[in-house]
Parts: sequence; structure tokens; C-alpha cells
Amino acid sequence: MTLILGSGSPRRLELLAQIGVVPDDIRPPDIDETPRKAELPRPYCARMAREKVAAVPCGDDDIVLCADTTVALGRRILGKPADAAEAETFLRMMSGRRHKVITAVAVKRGGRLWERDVQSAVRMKSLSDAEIAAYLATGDWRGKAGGYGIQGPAGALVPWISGSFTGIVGLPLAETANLLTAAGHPPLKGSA
Ligand SMILES: Cc1cn([C@H]2C[C@H](O)[C@@H](COP(=O)(O)OP(=O)(O)OP(=O)(O)O)O2)c(=O)[nH]c1=O
Repeated sequence: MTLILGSGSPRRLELLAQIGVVPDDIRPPDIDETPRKAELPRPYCARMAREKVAAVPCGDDDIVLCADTTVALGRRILGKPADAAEAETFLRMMSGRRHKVITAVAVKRGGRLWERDVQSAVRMKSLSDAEIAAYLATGDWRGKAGGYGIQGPAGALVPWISGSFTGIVGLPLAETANLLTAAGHPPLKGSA
């Protein structure tokens, strides 16, 4: 049995390693991540994970794991910023407010699909112009939903979360472990 991580995100690979799971192959999916008109963040995120898993080429008995992380400000979806100006816009929108981070995970094996999404709440402190400029200068916003990564320098900007830290970073580990177990690839097996 082959485990395929359908993700180009280095975070997801590291998070899997944390629970002793090392994929046999990595095949990042290439899908259109444009939200549909009036699509809400949670169904959008679940759809992205499903479409990613469907887009990864695999054999009949292979297990494919994909995920999507979406930042939601109310009904609004904040994707990966195209440039520093968009990252700045997102940071100003989130400053001093709570937002949600949803990560949907999809696991496929043969004709079967297991799915789960996890929602967390994140509060960002009120950001000064200097803090925003300093954070943008780190470049750490690149390739991250909402334009920040809680596991990096932006940790200094987040005084409070409720939910799953690993979910915010890109792969909720407890739920992912359950999905992998259901698909016949339990983590931690033999490592106790
Ligand atoms: C909110 C937040 C997001 N992120 C990252 C996780 C995801 O990699 C990224 C959201 O983009 P995704 O589309 O979920 O994933 P990706 O494009 O990086 O990789 P792939 O589709 O190939 O799996 O944002 C953090 O690393 N830290 C955070 O605090």
C-alpha cells in the first residue's frame, strides 16, 4: 500500500512527520482555487480538499491525503495573497478582530473517501503600521492563506486562539490520524 501526500505544502509534510507518518510519494495537485459566486468559506474549503484529492493520480489501492486551509473573515474568504499589497490589505482587515481558520482534510483509497473539516478561531492584535511593515518585510506571508503563518513571526501578532493549532498551520493532526486509521494507515503504529 502506498501513501501519497497530495500537497506541495512543506507544513503538511512536517506535520505528518510529527505523528510518524512519512508519505511514499508527494504529488501536489493543480486545481482552480477560485471560490464560486457567494460560496461560503466552510463549503468552499471542503470542496477544495475534495477536488485536490480527486486531482491526484493514483493506483487502486493507494491512499491519497489532501487538505485545504481557508481563512474566513465573516462570510469572506481570504486566500493566499498575490503580493505584499494584498497581504497588507488582509492584515489590516484582520487587525484587532477575530477570524476563523478552516482546514478540510480528504483521504481517498480505492473508491472510498473520508473527509473532515476543523474550524478554529484566531484573534489578531491591533496592528500598528510599524508592525505591519515589519511583518511584510519578513516575506513569511507568501503562500499562506490570509497572508500570515501563526507558526512563524506572525506568532507575535496572535494573542489568542480557540481550536486546533495544527489545523491553523495546515493539517489538524488528531482528525487526520483518525482519517488515516479509517483508510487503513494508522499513525504511531509500531512507534510506541
Ligand atoms: C492561517 C495559516 C495558513 N498557513 C498555510 C497552510 C497552507 O499551506 C496555506 C493555505 O493554502 P492551501 O491551498 O491550503 O495549501 P497550499 O497551496 O500551501 O498547498 P497544497 O494545496 O499543495 O496542499 O496556508 C500556515 O502555514 N499558517 C497559518 O497560520
